[in-house]
Amino acid sequence: MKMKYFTLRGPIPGLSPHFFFGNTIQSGLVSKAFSFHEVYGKFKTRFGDVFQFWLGPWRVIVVSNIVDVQHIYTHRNIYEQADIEDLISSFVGAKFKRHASLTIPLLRRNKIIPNFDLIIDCTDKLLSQWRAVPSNHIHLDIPQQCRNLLLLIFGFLAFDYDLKTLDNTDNNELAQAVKDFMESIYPVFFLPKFAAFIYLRLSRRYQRARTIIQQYVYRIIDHELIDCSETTAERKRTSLIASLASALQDDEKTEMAKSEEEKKGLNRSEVLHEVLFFLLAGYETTSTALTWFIHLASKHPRVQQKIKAELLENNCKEDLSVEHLDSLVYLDCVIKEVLRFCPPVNGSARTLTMDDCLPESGTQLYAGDEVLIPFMNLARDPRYWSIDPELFYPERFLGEDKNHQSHALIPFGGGHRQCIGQDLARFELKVIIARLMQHVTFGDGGPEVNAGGHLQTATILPKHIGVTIQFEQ
Ligand code: HEM
Repeated sequence: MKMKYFTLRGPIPGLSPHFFFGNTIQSGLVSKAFSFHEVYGKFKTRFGDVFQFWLGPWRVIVVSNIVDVQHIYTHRNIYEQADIEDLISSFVGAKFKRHASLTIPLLRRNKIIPNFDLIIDCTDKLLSQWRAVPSNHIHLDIPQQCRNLLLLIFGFLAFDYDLKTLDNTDNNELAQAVKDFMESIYPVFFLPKFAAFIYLRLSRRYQRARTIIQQYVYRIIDHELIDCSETTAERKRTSLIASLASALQDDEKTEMAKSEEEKKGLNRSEVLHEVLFFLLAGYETTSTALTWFIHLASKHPRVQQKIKAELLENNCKEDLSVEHLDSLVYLDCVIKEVLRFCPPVNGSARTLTMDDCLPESGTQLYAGDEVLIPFMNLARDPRYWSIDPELFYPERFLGEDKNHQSHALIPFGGGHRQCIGQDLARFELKVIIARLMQHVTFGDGGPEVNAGGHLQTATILPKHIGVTIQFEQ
């Protein structure tokens, strides 16, 4: 017997959902046969630009045409951030404004650039690991290696702490806790909120990981608070925690009692939430983008040769500096193309605060409805691209697709809740890829091991990736 709650609602087309699992089994998401990108693509072909999709008992209305997407992102009073993140920390309304006013400045370009040498040093560590391996070896663990690199960088940026993820040691308590936290949180994305809440309360792995991270964060905060002002000022330039700790209120109890509008800084648990949220939002997404780059580069030697030629033309055969980076225009196009060809995140969700009608499709929506914007559907839609969007072709951004519709390429989401870490992500990717391309060439490990495809985890990774790594003579 089907419950009314789990049936298609209204005139919006879609596939009749199963009890509790919605469309997740029918579409091959549960078996991991397909990723969200692939599933939303197939549903679009079958049902058109607007369809309903049941993520378990959670119903979303997926919208894939530019005009409606633009409407959603620009009407922030109607389309508020969906509350899926609530379980970690709640960031809507006045609370979002307070947090944003403290965190957005931390991720501005002037804060990011001082991390240039740090990113180079971490990348060099990975290169020296690769150097020790024979050049005909096929690396099948690129996703893990990219995670190790990005986690090492995150440890320094967020905690000013060496997580030693590239040291071949398994005994770093914080690094293990961070990995456990990321892996144990994954089911939350598929569960209804109440079930996710219970799951997180019962998951010993999650609770243990969170407790360890909390202990480290609080210890670092204490350290920050007794540190002498000169070193703190210096560290605030680059360390996220040092900057967040400076927003701590002296009298936390009085501060907590204030109304949201009156509050100014953060309390301890909010600093922890910010760090966890940065971790969740910032580390795996960037490492997935790097993994896609390596896979796509191995399939397109021409693209690697052009990046190397650009490095040479700009006198960066061996040296690399922040000043050099700005002249690497082709590399920017490659990064854009990687994020277009396979966005690490499947889409962004919004909840309606009042009834509304979408202008292009004429779809009637109601307060409380959730809409989802599927990035891949837009990025691969031939209506919005001059050069075949199924081609991996970075040059498109220098020519025919230079002035593409802005909402056709939104790997970082859009509107007032778009990714606040995008400058950092682009900077990390550019520095890492430039450094890698100075030293190595990725080779295709063969059709079986390097077959691509999609693996749905918290992000969307290449399912089969196997590359050789050849060092420059
Ligand atoms: C390639 C790397 C990254 C990708 C693809 C990515 C993608 C996204 C997307 C799609 C969203 C949701 C936007 C929306 O709802 O419209 C988001 C939000 C967010 N991202 Fe990123 N992100 C990346 C890197 C980072 C980094 C490095 C950080 C910071 C350390 C970060 C921090 C955040 C935060 C805090 C939010 C929530 C913003 C809000 O709720 O207002 N992200 N990101």
